[in-house]
Amino acid sequence: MKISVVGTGYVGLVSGVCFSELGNQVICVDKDQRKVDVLNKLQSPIYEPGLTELIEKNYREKRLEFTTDLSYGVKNSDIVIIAVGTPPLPNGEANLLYIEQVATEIATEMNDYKIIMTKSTVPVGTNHRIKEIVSNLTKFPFDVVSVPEFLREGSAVKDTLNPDRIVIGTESEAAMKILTDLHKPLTDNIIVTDIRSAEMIKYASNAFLATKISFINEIANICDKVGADVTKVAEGMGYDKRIGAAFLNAGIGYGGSCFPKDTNALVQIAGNANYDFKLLKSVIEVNQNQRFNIMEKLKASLTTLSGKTVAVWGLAFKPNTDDVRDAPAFEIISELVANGVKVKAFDPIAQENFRTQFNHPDIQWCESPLDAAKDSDAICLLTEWDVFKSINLFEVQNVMANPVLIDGRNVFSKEQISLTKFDYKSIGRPGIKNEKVLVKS
Ligand SMILES: NC(=O)c1ccc[n+]([C@@H]2O[C@H](COP(=O)([O-])OP(=O)(O)OC[C@H]3O[C@@H](n4cnc5c(N)ncnc54)[C@H](O)[C@@H]3O)[C@@H](O)[C@H]2O)c1
Ligand SMILES: O=c1ccn([C@@H]2O[C@H](COP(=O)(O)OP(=O)(O)O[C@H]3O[C@H](CO)[C@@H](O)[C@H](O)[C@H]3O)[C@@H](O)[C@H]2O)c(=O)[nH]1
Repeated sequence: MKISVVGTGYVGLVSGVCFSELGNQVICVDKDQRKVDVLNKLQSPIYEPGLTELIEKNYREKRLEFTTDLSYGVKNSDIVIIAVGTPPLPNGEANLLYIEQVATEIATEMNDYKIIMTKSTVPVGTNHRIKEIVSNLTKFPFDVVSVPEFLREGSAVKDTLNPDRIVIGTESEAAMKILTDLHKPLTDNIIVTDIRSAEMIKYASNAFLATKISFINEIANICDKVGADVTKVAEGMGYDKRIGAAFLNAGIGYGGSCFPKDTNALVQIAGNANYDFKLLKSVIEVNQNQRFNIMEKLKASLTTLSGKTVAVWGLAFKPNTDDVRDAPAFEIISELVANGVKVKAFDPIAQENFRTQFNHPDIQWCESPLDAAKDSDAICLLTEWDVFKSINLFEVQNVMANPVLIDGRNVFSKEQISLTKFDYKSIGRPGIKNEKVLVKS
């Protein structure tokens, strides 16, 4: 099939590349000339495992093009995918400016029947708004279909090629058949529904996953007080098929460009319909507080923060991505600096992105985890990158001024910690510690 994708960010680029990998003819359109230039050099503007290889392969096999020319993309495709951002407005509602702009641009460039397929996460009713915009501007026939995206950053290619399900929200039998054929090579689990339900499935899924995370984080906080181990609790819960083991990793809470934005947007969607979504409001509040749990643990170990040096391991909101949107590291580092701490920061991939958005004279940018740990009074681990998981903790403790390790992602095991000198604190695992702690405050 002939497809164009408008918006080549984390979603649009991965979708476009994966559709070309399935044998479709794909034109990726972005208004950002810099991104398109990078792509035309067969490089990826984002870090996503496996993506660069697929870009190169499908470009060379002439199934994939990159352009800033939306008219070219629309005119040479049967399916136009909208994958532009829907960032939050100050009140938490989704900003639909980019969606409306793209709908207008698509409408003015149409030359034949098109399926307009929305992958961006949009509030209920938005696809009907797109339909209204387009129908006011074109005489050509078209259908608007909601196909929400469920990929995760860091495993986006894998998730796109092996989705748990595809949701197709449509009012058109013809569009449903075409889009079912398009997605059939990916999965048999295709759910066809009305447009409003498809839009809601996306928000409800993200809100439910965020709820699981805040739930387990509250259980972890109680575990800390009563001497239980949250990882054992999660394991024991997870074997119950009705609960499931996924998304029960306690830590410093969720970040990223989706959960914080989409939970707030759903609270607004509910509010606009005169419904007070109390549960989700609590989920958001718990998540916000959880980011500072690590500060309390750090204060308990160091007594005073002012004048101390703290290594921060991990800046991305999760491993295997360069994305720092709404990463907990922003608020945690701000709080450290505000308390008079000198920060030594290291992230294997996201460091440059983070630094361009947040620089401060009290932050020293480091070249390795060991470099960050050197002469530090404590380490705060914020992202569970493999490079931290596999580090030699004996080497680390020997270069530190004071062996304090606050593990915000429960990375290290009892076995790894027990033989070290670390004053070790994690989230909801009070029993994992070294009995012979040597702390200088
Ligand atoms: N990032 C994720 O993991 C993820 C997963 C599922 C759904 N989503 C949703 O998908 C949407 C896109 O998210 P993203 O993370 O890919 O965003 P992004 O910011 O990475 O990418 C959006 C792209 O759209 C481009 N763009 C904006 N207006 C344009 C226009 N008029 N013409 C051409 N290009 C234009 C921007 O230049 C940018 O490159 C959002 O609604 C998001 O909520 C994101
Ligand atoms: O048990 C867990 C699982 C995740 N997280 C955190 O939750 C955040 C989000 O992680 P993840 O969901 O893996 O990454 P995203 O790329 O944000 O993906 C989510 O958001 C996307 C955008 O809507 C959806 O498409 C995906 O289905 C949904 O998982 C990260 O900060 C994680 O550290 C936890 O704290 N504990």
